[in-house]
Amino acid sequence: MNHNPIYVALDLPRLDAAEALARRIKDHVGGIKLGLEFFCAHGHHGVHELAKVGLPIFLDLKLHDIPNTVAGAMQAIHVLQPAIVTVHASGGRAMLEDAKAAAGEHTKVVAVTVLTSLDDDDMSAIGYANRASDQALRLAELAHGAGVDGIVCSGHEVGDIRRQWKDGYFVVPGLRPADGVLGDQKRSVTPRAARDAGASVLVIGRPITRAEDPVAAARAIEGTL
Ligand SMILES: O=c1ccn([C@@H]2O[C@H](COP(=O)(O)O)[C@@H](O)[C@H]2O)c(=O)[nH]1
Repeated sequence: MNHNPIYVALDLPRLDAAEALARRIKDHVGGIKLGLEFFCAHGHHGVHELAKVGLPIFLDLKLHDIPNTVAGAMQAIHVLQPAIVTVHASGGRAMLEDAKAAAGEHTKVVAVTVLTSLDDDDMSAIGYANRASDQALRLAELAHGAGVDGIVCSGHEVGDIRRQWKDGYFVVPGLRPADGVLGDQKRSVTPRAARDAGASVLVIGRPITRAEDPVAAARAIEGTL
């Protein structure tokens, strides 16, 4: 891998703080991930402002609705020219197909399989018979068949999915350095383990954004890859 695969998750409530942090760490990450917290607070304006930093923008909106609605949302964000957008694989094949058809030519559509904050106990509480890793594999197959560019999964299953979908684009969040605090993440590996297993993009938020020295934290993680 010859480019920096780290996308920093800027889950910060304030636009000025997010922009300032992005500028400080821009030499140690490969892209910026903006999620629901940021988009609900700052919308298109916020994305335009962060785009000025000069890194690719990943819009982690996790769209999940009927096909027509998701396609409309994809068209509405077209103007922002995101490098990556997320939808939920469990929205079904037609939704995934329509999301991909509505996306801009340069936007990768990746389907979230099983959130990294869920473990096997959560799966049964939700009503899934499968273990988290089996469900992630099943949804990855669905996403592959629907023609999207890749999936979001944990570092626990990315290796198995990579063996079956060789040219897929795989986003892995929930990553923690070896001594990192898990917080709400339950299916976590180190950034290096995820990269070695076949991740295309490494999403890292709090280990960088909440570090005492975010530049040093980003640089240290980059150095492990
Ligand atoms: O399964 C998923 C899908 C998305 N995310 C997002 O990634 C970041 C992780 O942030 P950390 O602070 O490094 O835990 C966050 O924006 C999530 O919305 C995920 O964690 N798991």
